[in-house]
Amino acid sequence: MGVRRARTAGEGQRRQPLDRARGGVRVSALVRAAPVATSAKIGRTAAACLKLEIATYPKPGLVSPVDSGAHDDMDAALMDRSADALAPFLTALAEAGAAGAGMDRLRAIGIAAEAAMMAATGGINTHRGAIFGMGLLCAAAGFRARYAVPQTLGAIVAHRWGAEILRGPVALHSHGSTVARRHATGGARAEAAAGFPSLYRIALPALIEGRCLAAGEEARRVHALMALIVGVADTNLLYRGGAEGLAFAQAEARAFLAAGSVAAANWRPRAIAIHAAFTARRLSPGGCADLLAMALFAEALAA
Ligand SMILES: CC(C)(COP(=O)(O)OP(=O)(O)OC[C@H]1O[C@@H](n2cnc3c(N)ncnc32)[C@H](O[C@H]2O[C@H](COP(=O)(O)OP(=O)(O)OP(=O)(O)O)[C@@H](O)[C@H]2O)[C@@H]1O)[C@@H](O)C(=O)NCCC(=O)NCCS
Ligand SMILES: Nc1ncnc2[nH]cnc12
Repeated sequence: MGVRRARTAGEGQRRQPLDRARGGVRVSALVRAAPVATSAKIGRTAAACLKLEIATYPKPGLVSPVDSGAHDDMDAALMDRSADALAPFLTALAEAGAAGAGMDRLRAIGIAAEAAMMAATGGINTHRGAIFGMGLLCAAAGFRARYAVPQTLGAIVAHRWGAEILRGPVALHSHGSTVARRHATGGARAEAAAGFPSLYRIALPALIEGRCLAAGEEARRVHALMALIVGVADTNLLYRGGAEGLAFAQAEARAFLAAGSVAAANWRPRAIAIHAAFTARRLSPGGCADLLAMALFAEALAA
């Protein structure tokens, strides 16, 4: 099967392993209390987190139940259908992770999930990046539930599949690969191979900080999304707006945070104005939206 039977959780706690995805910070405390989740529960939780991201408003340029932002080919109902269609594949990825699958097997399930997404949406790319990132986290969650390894999901992805992710096939003409050539960014692949640093260093801390800044779950999700926009080279922003579009998006999100973020009395109208500014420029940080959903998932599974 290619995996060694893991130490017991107790043994893992004594070892306190270093986690490269967090730059050498000891993180076993984060996962010590991780509940053992079944594959079905992992898949359901992942799909619910995709839907929680969709339901969040205001989000700069992105689709929500209020409007379609910078998108003329999708709305929240379509995205919800996409998330529902993905749930069984996310469960299958968790099962594959628990069975010790290699990257080839995960890739095959991911490609089948992309086909199911296209069938559910009439050919619209709603969640390709999310299938990839959330799919890998589900596989890691399945592996962790089965082998009780005291590591974050991101560290498991990096250690088990990171090298293969970087060696894997690269589509010549995807938006991501076009942008990677033009702007020398690693995009979704580099993020995953490194164990999702944006998720652990930006999104999860921002979700915690957001809870202190404001009462309300939606507000802390908006705070985390703004923090992600500042820190991530989102290939969707680069594809639609070039380096200038990315710089504009990051400056807007940075100004929102500097003005007190969701602790400011007028945070909601400010965030709506930023959403309108992105929409007017056709800018949409789809990669950051995926990372927000993934952070909610990691948080639900105790990182
Ligand atoms: C590895 C793949 C993800 C392919 O990646 P590639 O780099 O070749 O490019 P894209 O096909 O362009 O997809 C990358 C998507 O990843 C998200 N993303 C962007 N930046 C980042 C980042 N820095 N870190 C993490 N993730 C990032 C983003 O996905 C979201 O946005 C999409 C919707 O945006 P939209 O504006 O509508 O874009 P389009 O419809 O494409 O274009 P226009 O509307 O502008 O015309 C949506 O997908 C969101 O999820 C990027 O789009 C992967 O596809 C792959 O290899 N798959 C094979 C299966 C596999 O290996 N699976 C592994 C196990 S599950
Ligand atoms: N809410 C959203 N709007 C547009 N693209 C997305 N990609 C992932 N979530 C998205």
